Amino acid sequence: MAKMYYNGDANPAYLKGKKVAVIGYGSQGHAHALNLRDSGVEVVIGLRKGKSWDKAAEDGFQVFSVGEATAQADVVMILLPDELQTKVYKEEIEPHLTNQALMFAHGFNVHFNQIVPPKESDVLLVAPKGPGHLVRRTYEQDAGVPALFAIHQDVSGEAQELALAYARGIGALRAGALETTFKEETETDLFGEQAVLCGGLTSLVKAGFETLVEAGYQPELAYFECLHELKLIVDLMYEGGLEGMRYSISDTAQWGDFVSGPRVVDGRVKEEMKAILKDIQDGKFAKGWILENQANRPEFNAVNEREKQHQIEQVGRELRKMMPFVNSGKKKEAVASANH
Ligand SMILES: NC(=O)C1=CN([C@@H]2O[C@H](COP(=O)(O)OP(=O)(O)OC[C@H]3O[C@@H](n4cnc5c(N)ncnc54)[C@H](OP(=O)(O)O)[C@@H]3O)[C@@H](O)[C@H]2O)C=CC1
Ligand SMILES: CC[C@](O)(C(C)=O)C(=O)O
Ligand SMILES: [Mg+2]
Ligand SMILES: [Mg+2]
Repeated sequence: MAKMYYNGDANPAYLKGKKVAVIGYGSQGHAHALNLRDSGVEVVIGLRKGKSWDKAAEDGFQVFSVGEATAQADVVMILLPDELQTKVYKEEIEPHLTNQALMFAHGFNVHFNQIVPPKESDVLLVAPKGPGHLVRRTYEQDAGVPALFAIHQDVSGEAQELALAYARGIGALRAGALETTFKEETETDLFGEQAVLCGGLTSLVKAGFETLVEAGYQPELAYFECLHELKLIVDLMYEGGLEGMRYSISDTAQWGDFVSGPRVVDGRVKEEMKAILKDIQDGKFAKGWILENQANRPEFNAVNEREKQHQIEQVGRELRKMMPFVNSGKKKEAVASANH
């Protein structure tokens, strides 16, 4: 079993007297900044003027330009969108680096050589294995989201101590962290979000919904069956793994799981997953994403618009209006997201 790190393995005093500049105040940025502050760490925010700037100021942070925040910090955590990091780093962070530690929550730009950090800096990542809004919400519930940490450069000899103190500060060590490399974090994170967590899941849900609706069943029923109930099933898996979920479902459902699951996710699907992983490993996916951004995202924007019009979204929007409790735990996040 991999070595897991928990609260007792970190020295929170390591960040005492140090200033952390969190660059970006979006999904991860706001969660890291608020959690670190609640853990007693001094945090400033680096941003451009705009909605995030106003939000961070409303939350009581001192907000500076990216350059000013970088220049005054001991630790710089880059929580900008991956596709914008290279430009902002080159123009606004790099000129202000002396020997600050440079941190990331995803290894994409370092691993794919879009950012080449100076030799004088410690370079590390602490990557929560969950969405930023849940990093904040679980912290407030005295829980946490697990994380990976990796050391790319250890100039000070203290990079691991920093990684663990930081991971503890954002609440990740309540759940556990394990050490990895930038390469392993980048490739597995991209694979997970594409094949399982986001791409695989949304395609599975839409295919199930469309199959029922095309067969003449009511769209509202199909929404409850294929999307709404998914959370309830996944919650059971989160709590007790596959076995824990199967304990709560009927034996009829479990038998259907055994005989039909492998028909849905068959050998062809796994072959495709391997092809997706290869595109990630050899840089093909990264190159495509970088080029898509350089062309101002024509395909991203077109698909995004099309997806919002899907019948499952239209039906869901109406049904959720009658279920205010569905949103009750995340009112603050919803407001924050609406502001982005
Ligand atoms: N989303 C997640 O839960 C996870 C993300 N990560 C990683 O964390 C990093 C951040 O991602 P995420 O939190 O999703 O990003 P978001 O898109 O949610 O937030 C980006 C933030 O950067 C700010 N920003 C954008 N452009 C600039 C700029 N030119 N100058 C200054 N600030 C700018 C935005 O402010 P504005 O309001 O002005 O646009 C916003 O505050 C990425 O590396 C990602 O891979 C890792 C794990 C999970
Ligand atoms: C699953 C998507 C993710 O990797 C994440 C929330 O962990 C991301 O990049 O947002
Ligand atoms: Mg991830
Ligand atoms: Mg990711």
